[in-house]
Amino acid sequence: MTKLIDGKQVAENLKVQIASSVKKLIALGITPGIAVILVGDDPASQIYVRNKQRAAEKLGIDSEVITFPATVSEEKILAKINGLNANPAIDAILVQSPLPDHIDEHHIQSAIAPEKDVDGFHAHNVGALFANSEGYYPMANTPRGIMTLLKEYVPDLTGKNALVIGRSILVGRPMMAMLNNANATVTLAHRHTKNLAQLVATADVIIVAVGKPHFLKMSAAKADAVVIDVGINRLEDGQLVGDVLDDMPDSEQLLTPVPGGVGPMTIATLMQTTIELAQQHSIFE
Ligand SMILES: Nc1nc(=O)c2c([nH]1)NC[C@@H]1CN(c3ccc(C(=O)N[C@@H](CCC(=O)O)C(=O)O)cc3)C=[N+]21
Repeated sequence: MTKLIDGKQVAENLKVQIASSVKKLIALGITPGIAVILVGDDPASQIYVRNKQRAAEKLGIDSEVITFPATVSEEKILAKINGLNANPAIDAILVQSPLPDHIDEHHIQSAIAPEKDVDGFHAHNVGALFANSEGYYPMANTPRGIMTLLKEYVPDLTGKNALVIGRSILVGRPMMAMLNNANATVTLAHRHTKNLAQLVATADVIIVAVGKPHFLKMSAAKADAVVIDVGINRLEDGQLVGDVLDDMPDSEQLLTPVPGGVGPMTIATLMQTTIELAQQHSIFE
């Protein structure tokens, strides 16, 4: 087998640290709180939101899920966000993606107060990340969780060739910035990229966030490549697979499994960001 990166275990370790930080906050009279807005009834989104809620509950973080039907108006969601922005019990606000087509996602995400923007989507926080600014600001949890995971397996990314495939606002773009801030040489590939096979063959670290089963074969990567599979694809038979096909059973390469790789790290990192926001709010109270 290609060696598997144990995202579940690293996430568990991170949650132990988070639980102790939550205890300290609660001793100070501060209970961290996250609000999740879920629009429509997409089954995958419901699973993720339930996972988030369960993780929060286990750690002693207050969580509130607000659900709207798919037909909800933008005004209704904005009014809810304004209420949460003003609510001192709420430290973190997350609007689950994707949103129905009639809703302007950017408009919604921008309405979240930057200091409660647990996804790091607000232009203020995106700008700070891309500028590698000093001080605290929230950043997207999936790429941040990947950085935590990479730290365990590739402690120093300086000068490494990092290839990010997929340029979404949720993963690819912030991933590019974080790898760049860690001194990797970053290439961001997407649907118009022409020499992908060549880029794959020379990359030390590959982050695949495309959303297509078997998009990348491990045999196309270097013998010592570290591959992070962000894909979550449900096949017709119900099987959950990533974007990567492991066709190199005896290689020394490293790969994150799906499930049990990036997913658990995303959830743990979301909790980490939530308590950091609560800490920030307690400092400035
Ligand atoms: N505003 C926003 N922020 C997000 O962070 C966000 C989002 N929208 N929309 C969708 C994506 C996806 N996402 C996942 C969270 C947990 C698992 C997870 O728990 N995965 C498990 C398996 C879950 C299963 O069985 O389906 C695993 O990989 O082991 C996966 C994916 C957060 N996202």
